[in-house]
Amino acid sequence: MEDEENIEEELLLVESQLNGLQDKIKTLLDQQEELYERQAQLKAMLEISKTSRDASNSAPSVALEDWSGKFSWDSQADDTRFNVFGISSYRSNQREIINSIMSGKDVLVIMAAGGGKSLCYQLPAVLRDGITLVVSPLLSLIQDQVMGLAALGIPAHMLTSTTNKEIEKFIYKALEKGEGELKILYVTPEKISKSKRFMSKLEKCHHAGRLSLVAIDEAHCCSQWGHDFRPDYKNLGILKIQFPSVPMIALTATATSKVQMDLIEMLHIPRSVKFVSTVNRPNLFYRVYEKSSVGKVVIDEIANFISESYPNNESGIVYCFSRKECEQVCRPYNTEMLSFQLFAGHMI
Ligand SMILES: Nc1ncnc2c1ncn2[C@@H]1O[C@H](COP(=O)(O)OP(=O)(O)OP(=O)(O)O)[C@@H](O)[C@H]1O
Repeated sequence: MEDEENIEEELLLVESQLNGLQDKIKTLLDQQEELYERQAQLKAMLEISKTSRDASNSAPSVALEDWSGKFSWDSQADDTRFNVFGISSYRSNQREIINSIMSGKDVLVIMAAGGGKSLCYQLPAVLRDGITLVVSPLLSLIQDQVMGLAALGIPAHMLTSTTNKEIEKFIYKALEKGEGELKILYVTPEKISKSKRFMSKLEKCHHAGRLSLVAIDEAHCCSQWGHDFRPDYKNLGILKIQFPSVPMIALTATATSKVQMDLIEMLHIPRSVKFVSTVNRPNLFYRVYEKSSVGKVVIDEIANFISESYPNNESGIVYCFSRKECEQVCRPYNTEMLSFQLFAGHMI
């Protein structure tokens, strides 16, 4: 009896020591994983730093290769452009940009608003095996893009604060295990800088060779010299450090030379091929009128201007400072000749 008690006592002691050891082993394994991760980051940083030194000692980053030549993916790209995107021909620089991305280069694109930047990464995203990650600053822009891609039959999703749990699970499975159909994943920059869980799934996706391209939309947001600096964009440099072999395309409509240099440095893409298209839009122009000091007269003038300039039932937009002003402009002019609809942040 006494023997049994002693054995039980010792058993409890051994079990408690084992539990203690297991905790220590888990802590050590976690430490080991963190160190491996840091080791990989440091090696990549060293590599990038050497490449960047070599690049600044040699040629500028502007394209020397002929990106409009023939490439093995030409016919597949033409087929996808026409049959998936419904676009009959490329606009200026689109083909060259797509070819350089398909060749595995990092690319910087400066192209006017509405110039067709999205196709430059969406088409390679469809052509390349795996998942393309797109970082974009605004939820509304992202929603718009995802809806547009879904309408074309391209499997695209967004992972943002508004994504429901089921879709989030689907996305994580696609990243981690390659399950389900996902070609293009949109995230906000906050996801990259704030979600360790997301970054770890992305790491697994990359490790399995399934991260095909990284696109940074509105890339000028990286630079404090730009007009729209977003602090979370500053952390996007981590993407090139973690995934040095994955091509990156950075796109913007406006970037001065200083902003361009800044974002090349911040995104760690010193050897990027740069494409600059004209930002001049001849169909857009300003005209300044002196306005009356009487509110009603101003509204009359707006209505007259619209009726005279656009007599054929065309559509246009009148911007006001407030919702109240929008109502003041709309109310008297919903006549047979003119029809105003109010838009104030949301449709009324
Ligand atoms: N080669 C093309 N031919 C005809 N239409 C095109 C072509 N490329 C793009 N488009 C269309 O032009 C429109 C604008 O394209 P997109 O939204 O990609 O512009 P963007 O450069 O991203 O503009 P923003 O800077 O405002 O986001 C879209 O409707 C797109 O389908």
